[in-house]
Amino acid sequence: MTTDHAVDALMVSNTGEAKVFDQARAEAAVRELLLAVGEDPDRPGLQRTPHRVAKAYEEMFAGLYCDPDEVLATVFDEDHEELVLVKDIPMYSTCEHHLVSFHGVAHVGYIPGPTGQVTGLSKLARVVDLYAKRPQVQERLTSQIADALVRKLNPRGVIVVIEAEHLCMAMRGIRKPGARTTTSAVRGLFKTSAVSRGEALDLITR
Ligand SMILES: Nc1nc2c(ncn2[C@@H]2O[C@H](COP(=O)(O)OP(=O)(O)OP(=O)(O)O)[C@@H](O)[C@H]2O)c(=O)[nH]1
Ligand SMILES: [Zn+2]
Repeated sequence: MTTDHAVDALMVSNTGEAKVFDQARAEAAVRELLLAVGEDPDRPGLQRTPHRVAKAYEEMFAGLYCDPDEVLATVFDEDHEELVLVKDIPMYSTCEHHLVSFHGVAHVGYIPGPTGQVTGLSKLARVVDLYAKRPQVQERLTSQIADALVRKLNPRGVIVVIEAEHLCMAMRGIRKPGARTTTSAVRGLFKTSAVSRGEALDLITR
């Protein structure tokens, strides 16, 4: 399995320079795709489509160019030793197999470490966004969010649950719209203590 570190290394090219989105290359690729499906990319309705699609992909994959540690840089002492849980964070990601959306909600919880350090609540949603905006599979997305929180907050425990519908299973292929996939990643106390895990899952599913 690809490690979190290896995936973050995608932000840096072979020459060590930070990767940036190549708008011209993306536009040319979309134009090629339109030609490949038998369309005329020069007809009026499609003339600006390569530009629009490239911009859309830049947004959908913006998480390739962001550093998760920077997103989680805001940490403050709050002397809080109980669960912090943000539920129902809307999540849109892109299946790396078919490049179509999988989307749903993420629930992110953690118990601060002995030093009582917490991060801003919005940062939990930002970390979800950052990893969602990459070519993904749901299992890796779930683990990466959990591991980023472990790395930055040194918490007693982390729990991440994602519920999503995959359009590659709905609009094509097996065609099962409405089928939902749930993945979880538990770290620390949520892994070792069934009681802690049960309490968090109870709050998440309530
Ligand atoms: N585990 C996992 N599988 C995923 C995810 N997103 C898409 N897939 C699956 O990836 C698999 C790719 O299978 P392939 O046989 O290589 O591709 P395919 O012929 O397009 O497969 P079908 O979707 O069954 O038509 C499919 O079973 C998808 O449902 C994900 O986030 N996690
Ligand atoms: Zn897919």
